Amino acid sequence: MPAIAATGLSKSYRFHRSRAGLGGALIDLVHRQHGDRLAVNDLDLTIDDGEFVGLLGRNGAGKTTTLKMFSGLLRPTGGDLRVLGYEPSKRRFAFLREIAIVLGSKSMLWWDVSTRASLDLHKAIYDLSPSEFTDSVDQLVDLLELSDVIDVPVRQLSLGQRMKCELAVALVHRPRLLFLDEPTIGLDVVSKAAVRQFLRTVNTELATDSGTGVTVVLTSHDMDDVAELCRRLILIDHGRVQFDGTPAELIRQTRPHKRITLSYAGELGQVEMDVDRSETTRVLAEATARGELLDVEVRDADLDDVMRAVMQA
Ligand SMILES: Nc1ncnc2c1ncn2[C@@H]1O[C@H](COP(=O)(O)OP(=O)(O)OP(=O)(O)O)[C@@H](O)[C@H]1O
Repeated sequence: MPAIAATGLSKSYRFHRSRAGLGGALIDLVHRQHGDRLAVNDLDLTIDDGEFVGLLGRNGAGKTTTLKMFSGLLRPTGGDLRVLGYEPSKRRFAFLREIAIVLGSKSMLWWDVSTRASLDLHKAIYDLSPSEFTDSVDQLVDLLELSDVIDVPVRQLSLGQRMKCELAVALVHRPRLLFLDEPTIGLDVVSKAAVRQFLRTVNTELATDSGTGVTVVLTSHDMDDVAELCRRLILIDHGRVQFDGTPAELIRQTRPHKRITLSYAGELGQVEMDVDRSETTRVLAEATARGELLDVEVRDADLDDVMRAVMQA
């Protein structure tokens, strides 16, 4: 059984359409107009146990809505969705016990108390036995290096420390499936690296009942997160799957180019161009004849280049 199976999944939001001007606002008070916005449109996809999948797309593409339906926070308006065999929107305890969601822009922690207090609350919510709880907390404190911060009130933590605590609280009940929305937003490079390292461990090593590590679905606009973590990418556009494959396949399919950067002495300065692979040698030969070359860099397009091209298309 796949971890996630969606067929024809759709979600439309009903929104209030305002009339223009003061007169319009007054009419709105007695007679409201509504519109429907289709955020996810007939989405088909399957995610297997143990995968680390990146859900990508431009702002408003429907990623967060998809993630919220997967985790049961939103009810689909159409299609069929099974997550770990459950219908998420029913929000059964057995389902909630198996999943976790971390939203980079929203905190699950209580600001005025320590992370330990939030962990204790989760112990009660998920009805964890004392030994299960202690084992899990010890493992997370160790992996996330939390021993110095776990007893500090959350409001006194740095953003990076707080995100690690968010992850510890989200994972204390040992879920099989983790949904992450922009988990490294606002973090410095060192904190980002620590969070990514931890997420890799969660995916490959953390014990679950199915024995495959935690299945992770990530949305991020940070292409370094995506490149370092995701073995599979699903590109969403206007609520539909536009691409489904490995990062290397996406790069090949979207931009089969080399990026050449030439630094010339004098007026020519720096010149950047995208060149078809088969043309690289010819272009470099021509470039040397154009002026005095100080430096040449030839590189494959990376995920950042690819996503820029996809979003500008
Ligand atoms: N509560 C809501 N009511 C009405 N429309 C909404 C609501 N939430 C999202 N939308 C609309 O649904 C569409 C998809 O939004 P969603 O947040 O899923 O996109 P996203 O891909 O996560 O974008 P981002 O990268 O900016 O977070 C957008 O057009 C958005 O305006």
